[in-house]
Amino acid sequence: MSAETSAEPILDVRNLQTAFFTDKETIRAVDGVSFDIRRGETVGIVGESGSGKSVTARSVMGLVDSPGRTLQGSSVRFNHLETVREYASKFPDRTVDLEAVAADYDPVALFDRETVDITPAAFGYESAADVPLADVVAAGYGDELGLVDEDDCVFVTDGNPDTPTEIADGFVEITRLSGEPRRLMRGGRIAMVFQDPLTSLNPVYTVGNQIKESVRLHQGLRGEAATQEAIELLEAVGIPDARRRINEYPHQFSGGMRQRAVIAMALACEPELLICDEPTTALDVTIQAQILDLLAELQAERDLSMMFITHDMGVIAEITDRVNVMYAGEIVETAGVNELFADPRHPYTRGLLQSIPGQQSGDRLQTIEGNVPTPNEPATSCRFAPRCPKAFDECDAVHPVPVSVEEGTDDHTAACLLCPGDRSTNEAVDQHRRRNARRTGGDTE
Ligand SMILES: Nc1ncnc2c1ncn2[C@@H]1O[C@H](COP(=O)(O)OP(=O)(O)OP(=O)(O)O)[C@@H](O)[C@H]1O
Ligand code: NI
Repeated sequence: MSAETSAEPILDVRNLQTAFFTDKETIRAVDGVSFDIRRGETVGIVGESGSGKSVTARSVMGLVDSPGRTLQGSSVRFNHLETVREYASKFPDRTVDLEAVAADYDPVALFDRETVDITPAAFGYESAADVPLADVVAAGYGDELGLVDEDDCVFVTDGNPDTPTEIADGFVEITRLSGEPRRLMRGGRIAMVFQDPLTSLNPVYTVGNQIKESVRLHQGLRGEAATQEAIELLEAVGIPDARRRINEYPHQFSGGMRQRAVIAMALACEPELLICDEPTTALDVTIQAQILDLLAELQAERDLSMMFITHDMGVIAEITDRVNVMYAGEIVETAGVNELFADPRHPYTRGLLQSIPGQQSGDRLQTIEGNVPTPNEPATSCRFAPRCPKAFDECDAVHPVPVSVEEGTDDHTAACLLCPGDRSTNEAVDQHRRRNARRTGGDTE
């Protein structure tokens, strides 16, 4: 594989919004989150309890239950050619040739329509003419514009969908999946490991039978071949005496061994992307370190892409390549892991780093005072301001959007009115204000 293709994200999350609609209130658990994961890369999501990490993961898996819903305007693209080809051949009725649709696509007329209340800036573009068709259909606006059907979810951008093997480019839009295509994605191309292994293991079946079931479903193996594969998977995750232990039940395994078994089950799906939601939080420190080592090893061996969720900056340092810091439904800082630790820019990130044991100068563990607020309303200010040591008047009046921390450094962004740091505060605040105005259509500049 060329360096070029490996730099392309396998997962591209854009403007993800997932809300829970209860009788009492609307909880904007994930409120406009964008990030990506490249092939073979481990991307962290870190933040305190209630910041929206798990809901982000569940949204990516299409696992959000009522009263929760991922909103229109959200997009989660799975950019994996093999999957696009497989889906195009299995679900031709749900596959769209975007090159053909593009012939009828006039972005300027589209944004001029009265029924369309979104702006090009919502897609990150200055003018309507620049907004690609793929973005419009991925974000779920293609149906009402008559460009695609409601259940279309496989979008081919290069090649003919009628001969799937010749498709050269395209994506599956995860937020549009349902039924069989969704089942194949979840626990197939994308596998998940949760904090509590017992949520993934059934107590009444042996560990071996559960792994074999996964092997049967995803690799089509049966009988002795499935048993052999299950044993090899248990050995791959470091379970000693695997041939005997496949006949044991989950309660006969220790906590660490159970989590290893869950990881083996995830691997049985031969996933491209592994989502780990606090997989080591419930384990004691030594076991935690072993599981992290195991995941890092498997990731490198199998060229897995990994999304790793934790509230622990120490774990982030150990396992991730890039990090997204989440607060109250938003990503407030994104950077490569070394850069983030060497030069954190958001006051929230600094607070999290100071709360790592052994990182502070005094003898008391510093914590950020207060709690994560529940985001109920669209943000019109900085949600961290009430707890922020650097807050100033404008923080209560302007919603900070992610911007480069210095002019031109795209791979390190922060959503803080003090950024970009090489501008005067007034200039920086103006930049955030203008970007907000454009998004909501108040100022087209
Ligand atoms: N089923 C649900 N119904 C209503 N609100 C929910 C539901 N699930 C999550 N939420 C809310 O969404 C917000 C984000 O929750 P989430 O579980 O993603 O946080 P988290 O960052 O994973 O926290 P933790 O570290 O505790 O796991 C919280 O305010 C939570 O109360
Ligand atoms: Ni969580």
